[in-house]
Amino acid sequence: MSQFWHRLITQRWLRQTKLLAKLHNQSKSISTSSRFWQQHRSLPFDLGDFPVELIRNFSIIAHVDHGKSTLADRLLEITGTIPMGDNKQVLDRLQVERERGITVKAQTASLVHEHKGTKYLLNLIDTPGHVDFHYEVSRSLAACDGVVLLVDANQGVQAQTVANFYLAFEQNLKIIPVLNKIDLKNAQPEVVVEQMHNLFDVEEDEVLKISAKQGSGVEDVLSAVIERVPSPKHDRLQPLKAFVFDSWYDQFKGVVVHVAICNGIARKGDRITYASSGKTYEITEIGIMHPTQVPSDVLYAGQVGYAMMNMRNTDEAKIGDTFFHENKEVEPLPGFKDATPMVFAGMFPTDQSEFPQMRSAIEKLTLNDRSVQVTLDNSPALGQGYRLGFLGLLHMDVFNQRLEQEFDASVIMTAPNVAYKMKIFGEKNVKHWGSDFITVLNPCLMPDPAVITEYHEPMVDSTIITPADYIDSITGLCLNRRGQLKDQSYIDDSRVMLRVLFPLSEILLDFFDELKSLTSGYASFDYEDAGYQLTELVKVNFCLNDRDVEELTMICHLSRARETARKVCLKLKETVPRQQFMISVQGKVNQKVIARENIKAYRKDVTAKCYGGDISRKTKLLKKQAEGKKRMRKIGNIDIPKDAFIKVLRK
Ligand SMILES: Nc1nc2c(ncn2[C@@H]2O[C@H](COP(=O)(O)OP(=O)(O)OP(=O)(O)O)[C@@H](O)[C@H]2O)c(=O)[nH]1
Repeated sequence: MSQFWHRLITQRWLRQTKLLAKLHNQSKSISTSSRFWQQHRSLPFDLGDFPVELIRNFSIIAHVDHGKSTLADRLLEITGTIPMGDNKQVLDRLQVERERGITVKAQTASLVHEHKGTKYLLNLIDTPGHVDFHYEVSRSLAACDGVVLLVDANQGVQAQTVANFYLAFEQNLKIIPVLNKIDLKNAQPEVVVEQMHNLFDVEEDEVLKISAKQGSGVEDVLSAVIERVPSPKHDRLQPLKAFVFDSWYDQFKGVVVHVAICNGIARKGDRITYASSGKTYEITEIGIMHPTQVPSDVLYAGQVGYAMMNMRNTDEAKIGDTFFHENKEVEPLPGFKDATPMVFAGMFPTDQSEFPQMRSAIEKLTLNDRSVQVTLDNSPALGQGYRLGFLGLLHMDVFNQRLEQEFDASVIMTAPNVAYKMKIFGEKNVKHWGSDFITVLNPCLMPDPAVITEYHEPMVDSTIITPADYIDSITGLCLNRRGQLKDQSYIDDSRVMLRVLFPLSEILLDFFDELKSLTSGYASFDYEDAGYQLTELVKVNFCLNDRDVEELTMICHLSRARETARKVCLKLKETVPRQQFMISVQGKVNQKVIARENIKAYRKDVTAKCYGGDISRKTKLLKKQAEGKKRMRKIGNIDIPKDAFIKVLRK
């Protein structure tokens, strides 16, 4: 696995492991901060004192590691929301997040800050960083009127800074540009300000310069939020209109929703109706995040908080929904688009008898992470399973690991692929396939090429920011991945921003690694959905001793078929353990062999170590072998380690 993905996944796992351990040892190791929170379960202020003019809803957006969480910690400290001290990423460690595990979700915290003699209520909505979770960011921004755009003064503007800027810009939010890490020796504030000017039309005097780590300039961020971000345009006297922008499942309290009150007042005990389902509930608890849940029994227009209403099923709390007082219907707000999965993979139990366990594990996990798309799938070779849609490869890897580690599910994951669209020809065929334009999620289910008239593949608009020295090698890499260079511009004297249109399938597996290694880690990359484009595709399947290895069936671009088949056959030769007979490996298109390798027979006497010596040694070996077998997939009489498939597909 690439270092980048690996680092991100490991960081999240470490965080989760630490959190779980913390939960178990809570009584032993309650930190100063959590003791403080426990003592402050009632609010030290009255929410009724904050009319909309005294409320600001904002978010911090930044490229990964530019200091978002560090700044959030300082803001919480300065406003007295948490005590001063050694706070690290407090918003990442909320009780609710512990209960929800590692789901990478936005968090909110309400702070009170005095500015020129007046107290303001500031709602900070923290957003996740990685490209796979853009969906979360755009959702959180819907509840904001402004953003703090944080840029590392050493690294400068990166690809995700650009993507985040446009998310906020398109939503007409007030943007406060902030340069962070100015304490660093290599910080280049002038250069980065120039980049921001060139890219975002930001004037030098608008840019705040801070060190979130040392706390310098952080107070100015709060003042800028109060002075520059407009107050929400809502009205306390209108009928209740509340917008649900997040929801999660709390195993003790049931469904908890994050709400932004647009108009009116919501109180504990009120009966409210959801616009989409028409179902009515009673609010059993309502409050704000300060920074953990603190009941306030009431939320007024313009305020952001949480609410519980005895819902047992997260499906009832649709994100993007509007609720209002029973029998006082209001026009619902436009909801969110569902997350669009970009990457699909089949998931099957290693042993069919374990399907019910796998199903229950997937159900529980998707409650936690609702952006995963789940459909039942059936394969003649692998049996009953699921086809899952993910927002990206990192998302898929995290889900897979959690399934194995938290639920001990032994699963086979098929090769990740993208969703292709195909146009079907002939009335009879259209009837058979149910439509004249079908989406193929599972390569094994691709129709016969004879009935297809057009192929379409998903594209992404990408942004690459790199030092100009690497421009030639990056252009070469992009062309090699069928990228179409759309634009190239200097963002300062030495850095260039490229806009490249790529087929999603070309950047799925290891593009980012290659880009990083070509540029010694200096380039950054971000992408977004760019619809579909006409293309030429073929189905390539692989056989071991003439038996189809369904997990490896793939759809690829016509120009890539032979090269891909050759690579996969070679990789199979390396990853499939030698057996006591020869194995032929073949890659085929339309039954025609386009690549071939042989795996020679194993000659070593494998049973030798089972004889002689202590019987316990033999038992131990047999046990080890049985465990190993569980991780094997049998094709005919050939055993293949199940992680071989992902290894095979990595270039
Ligand atoms: N020198 C210096 N380091 C800082 C400053 N702000 C943050 N850092 C460091 O930068 C690293 C990343 O900071 P985070 O706050 O975790 O960044 P983030 O943007 O929240 O990162 P993600 O949550 O992974 O997207 C940490 O090691 C911080 O200690 C600063 O002002 N000066």
